[in-house]
Amino acid sequence: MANNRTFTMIKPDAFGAGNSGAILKMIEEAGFKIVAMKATKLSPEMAGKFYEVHSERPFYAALCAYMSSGPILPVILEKDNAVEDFRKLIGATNPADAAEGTIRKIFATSIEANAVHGSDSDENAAIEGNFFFSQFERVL
Ligand SMILES: Nc1ncnc2c1ncn2[C@@H]1O[C@H](COP(=O)(O)OP(=O)(O)OP(=O)(O)O)[C@@H](O)[C@H]1O
Repeated sequence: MANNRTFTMIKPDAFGAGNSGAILKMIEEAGFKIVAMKATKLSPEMAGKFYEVHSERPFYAALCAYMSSGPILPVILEKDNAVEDFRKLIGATNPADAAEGTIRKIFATSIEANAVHGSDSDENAAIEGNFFFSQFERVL
C-alpha cells in the first residue's frame, strides 16, 4: 500500500452503537480521504489471524471473541503522513488514557471495545489492508 495510506476498521462496539457515520465524519474532517470501505463480519478464526501478533497475550481469546461478535467496517484511508496522523486522531488504546477530542475518548467503551483500529506502521497498514481488500489491486 502507498505510504500515504493507512488502514482502519470500526469495531463491533462502535458499529453496533450506530456510531460509524459520526466516526467517519471525524475522519474526513481531519483531512483523510476514504479510498475503500466495506461492512463485513469476521469469524473467530479470521479475527485470530488478523490479531495473530497478539496470540501470546492474555487478552487474545477475549479479543478474538469480541472482534467476531458483530459487524465491522474495514476502511482504507489516504492523507499525507497517514499512519502517524491517524494514530493521533484515534488516541491511546485505553480510552481512559486517550486525549480529549480523540475518537477513542469520544466513542470507546473499554480498552478492548475501543471503537476503532489504526495500523501502527506502513508495513502493517499494507498487510492489514490486504487482509480485507486483496481483490482490489488499485487500493493497495
Ligand atoms: N489489556 C488489554 N485488555 C483487553 N484488550 C486489549 C488489551 N490491550 C489491547 N487490547 C485490544 O487489542 C487491540 C490490539 O492491541 P494493541 O496493543 O495493538 O493496541 P492498538 O495498537 O492501540 O490497537 P489497534 O491495533 O486495534 O489499533 C486493542 O485495540 C484492544 O482492542
